[in-house]
Amino acid sequence: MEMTVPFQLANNTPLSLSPDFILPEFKRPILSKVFPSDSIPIIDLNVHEIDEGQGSSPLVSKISQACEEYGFFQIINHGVPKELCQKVLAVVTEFFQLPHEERAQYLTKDHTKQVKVFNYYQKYEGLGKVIMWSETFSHPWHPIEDFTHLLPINPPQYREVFAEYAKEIGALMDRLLSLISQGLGLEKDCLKKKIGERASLYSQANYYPPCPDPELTLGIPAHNDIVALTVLLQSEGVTGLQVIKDEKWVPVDPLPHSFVVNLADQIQVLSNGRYKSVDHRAVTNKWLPRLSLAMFYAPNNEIVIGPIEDLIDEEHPPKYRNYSYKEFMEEFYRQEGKRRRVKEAFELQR
Ligand SMILES: O=C(O)CCC(=O)C(=O)O
Ligand SMILES: [Fe+2]
Repeated sequence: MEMTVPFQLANNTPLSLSPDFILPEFKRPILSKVFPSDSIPIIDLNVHEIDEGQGSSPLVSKISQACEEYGFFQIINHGVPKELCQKVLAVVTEFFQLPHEERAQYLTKDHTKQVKVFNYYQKYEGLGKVIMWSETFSHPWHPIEDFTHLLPINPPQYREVFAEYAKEIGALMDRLLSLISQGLGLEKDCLKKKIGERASLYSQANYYPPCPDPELTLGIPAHNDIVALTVLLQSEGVTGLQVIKDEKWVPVDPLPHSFVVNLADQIQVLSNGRYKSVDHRAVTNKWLPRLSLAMFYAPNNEIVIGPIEDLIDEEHPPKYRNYSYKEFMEEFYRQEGKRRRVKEAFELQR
């Protein structure tokens, strides 16, 4: 029988089905109950938006509907070159395949560190800490010139490929924010302005080695993204992302040369709850390593977020109070290791 060598986490722990990695029974994914019955919308971006007033182009309506009903969609014909997507996936995969000692230089539990390798975990009462079946590498991506010197020198192409990718994603994010603003009936630049000129943009690469029994583990537990918007690139040929729709988990099969876009908490709050930041998770699989590369767009700490005034009226009273992103992040860190409910802490009582 073929023996596979377990993946060595950066902290020098072998990824194995030891008790540290096994979820309590009530938290396991029950993969046999996940059917590809429904999937998130697929939106073709290769259409010209007819500028005939706000929110009236078919593309804007499709995006708006996806944001209201799913909070998630896949985009195709998005304009980011295919070779570049393949290159960035390859170079980030290579990073995770470096000797663990080399990845260990980025290990930290310090939230203020900009470049970091870490492992997701959950704490369960009476059981302690369970580590997720993955490793994560995070760093800022804009303005990339300010951060390039902090990025890995190994693999040797990392800095160059990532810088090129970051530029493309920056342009795509701007277009998406404009379309989403129009979907809400707002000026094209409204969301971008609300999130702020000096936004906090950082990437999060998640590497999921094959797992001998995916029923016992999760790559990333159920969560919603706390930022404003996420653009996610995933390995082709292997599914891992699952999204909640009508209280059921729905797998998101990667389409060739596509991105997954999801609305995160700050847009849910800015839209006064009209657009949804939806729960999702990553499950593991037996056969292939999987990589996902999330590019996050978030406000910086000083920015005040709250429902946009134009979206509030008698029928739609504000659902959240205003807060600074710093306050939001403090609440996020307070809930470390738990199933987080961060924006709920800022809900207004009726
Ligand atoms: O691996 C995935 O597809 C999900 C990643 C994710 O949800 C995240 O990085 O926030
Ligand atoms: Fe996420």
